[in-house]
Amino acid sequence: MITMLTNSKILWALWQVMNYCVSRTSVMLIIVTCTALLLTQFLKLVRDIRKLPPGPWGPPVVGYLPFLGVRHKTFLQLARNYGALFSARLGNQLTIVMSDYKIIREAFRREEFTGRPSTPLMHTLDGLGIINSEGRLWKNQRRFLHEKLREFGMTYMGNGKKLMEDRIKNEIHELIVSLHRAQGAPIDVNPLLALCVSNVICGITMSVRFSNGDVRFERLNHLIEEGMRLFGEVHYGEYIPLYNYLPGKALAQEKVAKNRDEMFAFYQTLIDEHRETLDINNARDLIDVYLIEIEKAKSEGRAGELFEGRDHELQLKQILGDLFSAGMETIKSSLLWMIVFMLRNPDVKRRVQEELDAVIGRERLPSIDDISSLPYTETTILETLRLSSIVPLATTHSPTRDVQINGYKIPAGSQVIPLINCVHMDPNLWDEPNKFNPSRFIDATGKIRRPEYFMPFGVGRRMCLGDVLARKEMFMFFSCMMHQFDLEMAEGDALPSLEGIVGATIAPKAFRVKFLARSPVPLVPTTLSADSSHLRHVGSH
Ligand code: HEM
Repeated sequence: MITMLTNSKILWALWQVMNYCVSRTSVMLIIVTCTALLLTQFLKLVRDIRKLPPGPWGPPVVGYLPFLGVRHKTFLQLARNYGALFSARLGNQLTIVMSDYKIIREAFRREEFTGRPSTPLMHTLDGLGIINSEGRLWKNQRRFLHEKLREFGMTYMGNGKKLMEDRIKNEIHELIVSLHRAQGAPIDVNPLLALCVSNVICGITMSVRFSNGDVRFERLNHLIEEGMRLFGEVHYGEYIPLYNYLPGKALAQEKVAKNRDEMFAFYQTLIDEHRETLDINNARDLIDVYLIEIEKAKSEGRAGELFEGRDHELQLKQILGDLFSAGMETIKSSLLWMIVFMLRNPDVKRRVQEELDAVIGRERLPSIDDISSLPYTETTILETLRLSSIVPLATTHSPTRDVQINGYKIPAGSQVIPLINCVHMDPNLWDEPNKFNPSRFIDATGKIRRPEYFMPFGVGRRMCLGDVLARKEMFMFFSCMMHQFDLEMAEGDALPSLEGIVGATIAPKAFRVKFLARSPVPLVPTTLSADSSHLRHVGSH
């Protein structure tokens, strides 16, 4: 009996020891497995990070976001520290910055780089229009707009060319007469340039011509300027989505959405009016072109496929908005920078005027056909585009799949930024890059040279759609202004700053300038043949 009891105790004790060992082993096993898993994940993370371009580190969650400051300037500094291809984590977004022109060219010619990033602000635009769309919608719209805008004169050849030039001449007429009216008093020329430049693009797209002092135009201009600022600013909610749920923090998106509604209401009125008077055999402008396309798709039973099934009128309204803002703000700001550089570089100004007087004379105004005979005037425009780099970060691209560039991984969905201001200020490419020197664009034979590292309109598949119009407009406005007026600072005013107002574009800060007539009577363009009878004057009542 005693032996039996002793045996069962021993067995019990043995059982306990076994249990203890097994549970210890299980716990150990779990700990070892978890550690191994964590280690593997950590090593994978390290390996993934090592595949990315080098770049600065930042605290978890926010990453480099708190140190971003003015983006194009901070990126320029980081490019100097980390090289031509660097990466930075900003909240939940991985940002890749390219500042070598060869890398930018190589990347942006590839189909994969035509995507757009997915951020809350981009979502407010629903991926519509041309600037923010991607995939098939973007591809088809880009092809369509290219073809149609050529017909309306955004080309160097063909019938549309004359139409466009006459449209620009109409606005130059308005500009010259208004500047003469100021009688040399110091003025802020920004609103007048905004009006004239807007009338060119709004004429092509909507047959709209605003008059000087239009309250409606002032409001639209304000909305566009505000939109440029909102899209250029850094918003935490773009990188840390939870931030947008804090009270009062989703302001940027709310403002963008509200402004868009207001602009869309204006476009809707015009679309309705166009529909009432539509002649499907005679498109007057881009609205008509789209309405005809929509009618055609309906009659052929493919309305559901048009614009990849997106709402037809919303797409048209976003296209009008994209072209109005991209076509106005950029050209107006470039013209303002030209004036700033002329005030700061009187020798260049004098040379431009001497060239204009020698080649054109004082009896007529310059026209597009004179471009090749006015190399110094033209290169003054190019030098302004280089030094101002008004779209320093171009538009943000996002690869549609993982891509290898220079041995580094550029992951799908990351934000890819071409740092145009860095390319334009690279001392290895440009002699004394900070100096305003138009002659750098003239070769030994006296011909204009545009090096491949000069890229104010971006490069590749998503390069600027309006570069032809922009070049023509800038040449016409600048050469006519310089032909007709001398520019002087107002007494007591400091020279206009080279520090711009930072938004999606860099615009000069407000300044005043005196336009002193170089001829007693204003010269106006001779061929005012553009048929402006259908242009609708809006907002004057
Ligand atoms: C001085 C004048 C201008 C400059 C410096 C300029 C510059 C640029 C730049 C840098 C881009 C982005 C390219 C990229 O991200 O790869 C762009 C895109 C664009 N620009 Fe311009 N631009 C100017 C005038 C215009 C005008 C007059 C129009 C319209 C008529 C226009 C319409 C567009 C559009 C629609 C896009 C987006 C293209 C796309 O996403 O496929 N731009 N522009």
